[in-house]
Amino acid sequence: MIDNFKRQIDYLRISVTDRCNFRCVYCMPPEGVKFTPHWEILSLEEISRVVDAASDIGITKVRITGGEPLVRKNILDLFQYISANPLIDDISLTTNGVLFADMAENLKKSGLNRVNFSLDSLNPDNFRDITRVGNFHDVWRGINKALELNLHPVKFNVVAVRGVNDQEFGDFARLTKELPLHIRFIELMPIGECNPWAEGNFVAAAEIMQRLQEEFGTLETEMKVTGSGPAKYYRLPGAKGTIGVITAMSNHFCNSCNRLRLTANGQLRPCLYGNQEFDLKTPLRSGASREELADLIAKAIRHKPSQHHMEEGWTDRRVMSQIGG
Ligand SMILES: Nc1nc2c(ncn2[C@@H]2O[C@H](COP(=O)(O)OP(=O)(O)OP(=O)(O)O)[C@@H](O)[C@H]2O)c(=O)[nH]1
Ligand SMILES: C[S@@+](CC[C@H](N)C(=O)[O-])C[C@H]1O[C@@H](n2cnc3c(N)ncnc32)[C@H](O)[C@@H]1O
Ligand code: SF4
Ligand code: SF4
Repeated sequence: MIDNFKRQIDYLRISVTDRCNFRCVYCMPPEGVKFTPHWEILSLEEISRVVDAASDIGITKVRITGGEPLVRKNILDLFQYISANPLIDDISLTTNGVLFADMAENLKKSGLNRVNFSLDSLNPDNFRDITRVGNFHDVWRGINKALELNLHPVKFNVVAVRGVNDQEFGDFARLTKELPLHIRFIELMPIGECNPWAEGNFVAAAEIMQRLQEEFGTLETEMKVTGSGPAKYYRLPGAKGTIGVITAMSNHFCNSCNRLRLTANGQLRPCLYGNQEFDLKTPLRSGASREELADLIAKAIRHKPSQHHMEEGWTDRRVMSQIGG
């Protein structure tokens, strides 16, 4: 469906849980956040009904995210259900990767097409510090499994944080020479836990690119990485993989925004950074038909704002894992 600003909305990001087995410093406080009670979280069957209705009005790409999506019980059932819908042609996953290796084959069999791993450091000690609990080697095993199973393109999300991982930009870039990995550096957004310190630790994509060019020379612009997101891609000469930047702050990509979000508690969010949400849980639980759900989704699309105003500050107290990153 086309929205009021002539953008084609064909991408639904679904947060299947607000729970997570990591506590990344920019995303969650050490003690975690208060999780939504079980009964307020959409069941997998309810999520499936939303996907069916959304597919009727032009959603063709679905990303499963969270919280950490792989901690959700019976998550394979959701992949199986969505992949049986012939209108959906791309099912992807955003994960911290720690549980991925052991689930990878079943995820692929259940319909997963490709996977984005969040990995902010290649140094196991630094990785532990950033995630507070994560074991780098478990994630690396998951990444190798994704490559082995051809879950291409395999992408990394690296949130750039000054003094935390900016000394590793070159190491990430070097990885792309030998491995078909697509490393995306993400500008830190002043959301949730990182809100108070985001400004001082922010690294703009332009600085990242400049530092990479100083180290590696001019990077070639790359056009062809499969995906629905806003990353811009480059390649080191002869490299198997690519390097991307997601300029969420310095050069927002709202004019080509193509997405809607479904939060774990059944709210449809036209914009990551907006305050507006459309309740789908109540209609889902009071017998709304597929057509009625599709009408509600179309209404949310009509309310998509033209762009975000993140630079004016974040008033929502929730963190990324609660909204659905
Ligand atoms: N401003 C903004 N940033 C977003 C939005 N969606 C994702 N991001 C940022 O982009 C990062 C990468 O998102 P992913 O979940 O890997 O998905 P993607 O890049 O959309 O996916 P593909 O390009 O299809 O692989 C997230 O961690 C966010 O920081 C959005 O709607 N608005
Ligand atoms: C919220 S997580 C959910 C999925 C999964 N747990 C993971 O980490 O991939 C999705 C993405 O949001 C990113 N993220 C979280 N907080 C962020 C922030 N304040 N600024 C930029 N990206 C952020 C994470 O790095 C991750 O790539
Ligand atoms: S970024 Fe992902 S893995 Fe890290 S705490 Fe947030 S939800 Fe968990
Ligand atoms: S901030 Fe809102 S309008 Fe901009 S790209 Fe993200 S979801 Fe789309």
